Amino acid sequence: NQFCDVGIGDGHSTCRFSTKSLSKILIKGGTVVNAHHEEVADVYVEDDIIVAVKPHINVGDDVTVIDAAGKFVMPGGIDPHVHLAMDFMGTQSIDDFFSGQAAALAGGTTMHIDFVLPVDGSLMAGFESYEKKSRNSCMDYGFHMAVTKWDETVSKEMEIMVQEKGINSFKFFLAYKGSFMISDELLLQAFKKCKSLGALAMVHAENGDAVYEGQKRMIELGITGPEGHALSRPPVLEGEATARAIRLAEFVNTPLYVVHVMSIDAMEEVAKARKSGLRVIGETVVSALVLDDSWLWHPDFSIAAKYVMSPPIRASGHNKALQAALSMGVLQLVGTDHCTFNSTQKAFGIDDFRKIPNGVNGIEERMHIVWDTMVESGQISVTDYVRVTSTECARIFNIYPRKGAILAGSDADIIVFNPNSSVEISAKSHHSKSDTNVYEGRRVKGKVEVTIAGGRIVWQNDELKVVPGSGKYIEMPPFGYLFKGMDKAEASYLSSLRAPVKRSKSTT
Ligand SMILES: NC(=O)NCCC(=O)O
Ligand SMILES: [Zn+2]
Ligand SMILES: [Zn+2]
Repeated sequence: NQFCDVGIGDGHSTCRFSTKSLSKILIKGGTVVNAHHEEVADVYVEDDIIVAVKPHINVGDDVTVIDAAGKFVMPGGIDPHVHLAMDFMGTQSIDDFFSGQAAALAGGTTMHIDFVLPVDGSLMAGFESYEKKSRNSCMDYGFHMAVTKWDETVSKEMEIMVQEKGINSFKFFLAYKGSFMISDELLLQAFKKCKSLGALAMVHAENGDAVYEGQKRMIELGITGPEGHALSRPPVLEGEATARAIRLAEFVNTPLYVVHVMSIDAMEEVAKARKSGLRVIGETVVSALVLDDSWLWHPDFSIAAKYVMSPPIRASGHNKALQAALSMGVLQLVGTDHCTFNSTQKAFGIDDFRKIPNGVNGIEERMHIVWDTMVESGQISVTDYVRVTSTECARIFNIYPRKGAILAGSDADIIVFNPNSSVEISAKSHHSKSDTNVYEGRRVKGKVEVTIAGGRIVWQNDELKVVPGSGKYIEMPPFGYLFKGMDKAEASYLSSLRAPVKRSKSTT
């Protein structure tokens, strides 16, 4: 690996930069792009903060100057959906916080939000375990928290997570029967709690009971290979669960974030909800935008198994429809669901697709693939690119404009992007620990030439210079923009209720 890999706090370093040597940087003459605006300007950084954004900034000799003429200077990507070192399906996703984040930085992503899994149902134990897992972080990160059971302790722990631990979103799995899946009854209780805390409810929307049935059906038919994964959990099950979650969130009157929208069926439910004024966010992922399920029928198991993730990658046609939905604002942002397993781990399911660990890579590829697929093809503007890869995530999770913007006062998380260069994606050159890549051999137009994270140049000239332990945990406050005005909407709903009828007790 090209990045330095020293232990945390071990006092010495083979790294080129120590954690103290933050520098002054001037990025000169590029087109600075924010979600709302683009202009040719210089960007001046001191320590870990952007100090000024304006034309023709003059600086002294102690400043590192990066020439960005003809290039785009954009906020580093924020990946809203990542699973590093996730204990899942009898194994652990192979990228830990250090390797996954190093890969992210090489691809222009400077922050991610990971999903804390409870330990034996305990949110606190889960949080403590992720504090340990994330100690060697080399870029900034935040946490969502999964909720997999319900009782008074969990309810109390949700309060602690929001009020003391910097978490403002909770994820509920409507799939994975027998492990993470929760019932509608629990979902309703948890939605109510989210609403009262100003925390965003998130759902993995697939009907887990029906998936279980679909899996049994495939095994009975003798379909045990990776194609059985797609066949057992068709789009209709994603559409059903998406619709159900939206309706229950509407019933409780709390905003909802649907993670990894993979199908037309789910996307249309999000579209319908948004059209009727509901506060529903649709997140899609890179794999959904550009891959199709033909890979699952590949005769080589090790190739087919790479593509097993849930909800499954869909038949060709869904991807183009999701691209259109992203370009029209029906879907709001793009994550990755980066959850990688190497070929040995994927081979756990060689005789039974139900045992193939679910997950694909993407944290390093997202910024390049979204550019190539959406901007290079003319489907979205450069400003929209910034919105769907960075700013919208920062807004939703209430950390904008600290993150997701190139503005004076924002964190110095910046990329310099050359639209005239290109990149070929391969497991041979990527920075993930995985030995495979679902985008193997894909050549994409555009290249992240420089990544600055927390004021450090961490990627330049195809070289990573990252420091374990330098990434910060970003606390995310509750009551983000999706909650604004909800109390008024609630009051108007209550006042619209027709007065209950006063009935006298009948004597007959
Ligand atoms: N998506 C997937 O296949 N693996 C990660 C867990 C999840 O997000 O459902
Ligand atoms: Zn999921
Ligand atoms: Zn996920």
